[in-house]
Amino acid sequence: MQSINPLSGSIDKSIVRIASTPGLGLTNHRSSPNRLTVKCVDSTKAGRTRHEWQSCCAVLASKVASQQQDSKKIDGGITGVATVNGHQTLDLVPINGAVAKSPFALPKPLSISDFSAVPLHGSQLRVAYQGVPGAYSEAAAGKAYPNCEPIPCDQFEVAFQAVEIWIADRAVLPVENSLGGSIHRNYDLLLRHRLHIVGEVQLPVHHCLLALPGVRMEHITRIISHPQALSQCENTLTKMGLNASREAVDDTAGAAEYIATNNLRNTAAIASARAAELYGLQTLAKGIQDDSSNVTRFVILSREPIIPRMDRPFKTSIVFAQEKGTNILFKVLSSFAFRNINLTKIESRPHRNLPIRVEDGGAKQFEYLFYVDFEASMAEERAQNALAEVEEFTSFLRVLGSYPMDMTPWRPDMEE
Ligand SMILES: O=C(O)C(=O)C[C@]1(C(=O)O)C=C[C@@H](O)C=C1
Repeated sequence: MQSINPLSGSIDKSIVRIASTPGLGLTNHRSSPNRLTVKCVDSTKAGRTRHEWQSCCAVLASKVASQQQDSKKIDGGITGVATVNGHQTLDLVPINGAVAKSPFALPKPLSISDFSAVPLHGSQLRVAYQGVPGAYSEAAAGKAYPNCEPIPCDQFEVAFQAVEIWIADRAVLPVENSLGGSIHRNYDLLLRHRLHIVGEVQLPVHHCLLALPGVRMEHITRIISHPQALSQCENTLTKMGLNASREAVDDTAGAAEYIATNNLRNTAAIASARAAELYGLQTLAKGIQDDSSNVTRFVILSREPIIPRMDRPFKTSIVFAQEKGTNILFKVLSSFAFRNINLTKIESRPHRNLPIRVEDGGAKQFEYLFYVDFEASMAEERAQNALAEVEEFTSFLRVLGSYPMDMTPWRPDMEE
């Protein structure tokens, strides 16, 4: 029987498709040209191999360095070191035509077109999250690492890559919400990237309806937010009787910023109280999530796994594809049940390498990847034995991470 390395957890039998690496790049903030952000660009323009990617980074880094010189001249010698929440951010200079529209001195999200330079940073842990300042993900990063330097990214994929290329040390990304369910994109990305889950954060999420100062509820014809936030408030919004269309945007705080920047008097955003403060919006309604105990679970990702321990409650996350056969899923799950290991989550996603299997009679079966979280540490013999057994029924198995459970006592009034 093949042994399982509790650190790498790697007992892959099949090759999982790795998505082509899209391009990344560093850019400046719209309103604050000295600040770094990372965002996504057309992947076809980016190098696809590691080598191409590193060359691309080096070229952009030298551009950034020369632009930093120019920026210092413009600033009259001021170094242009920016801060978010009092923390130093990655500071870069404007790239041509930077729009100085937004009045908010906050970093614009990282984007693939922006990744270029080894960031200037001190000893603070740099934590990538998706969204802009004021997003719940930023709060989750702060809960995980209270003194960290949060790094906003415009897409989940960018946050993964920020860690992979050392622009960030960790990424904190949402995987599920108690009302809205799973964030499938991140499940898919966990498999495409080789980062390890080293922790989890459960964040109570209290949504507010925000609008420009002076705007009244009856002026609102459009509500914008992250799709998860829209879904978490669906019933409450219906009960409020607002005659407003709903539109999905990249993140909650980004919705607030958009309203403020564009002076939209007919639009409201679902976002956090902190987003209201940051973007100068008023709160039309508070606590509009459909359930007061609304919680989003985030995973913390790192380049290296942590050493699993047994002196505190641990959770382990795995992903597998089942071998052809009958009752395979039942057998896999029984491996945990027989050892009294509690499962906390099971999620299935299309097996994109092999989406359909045609049976002998011609019937087409959909193929899935199963993600399972269970309450045990990979340091425990029962977990190792369970996985050794699971391996017998699976064509592919990967341990995504074994990490301490978030045991923070929960209070409904605990806002992000
Ligand atoms: O838009 C944000 O503020 C986020 O941090 C994203 C996100 C999510 O993806 O689920 C995080 C927490 C809430 O559940 C709503 C949105």
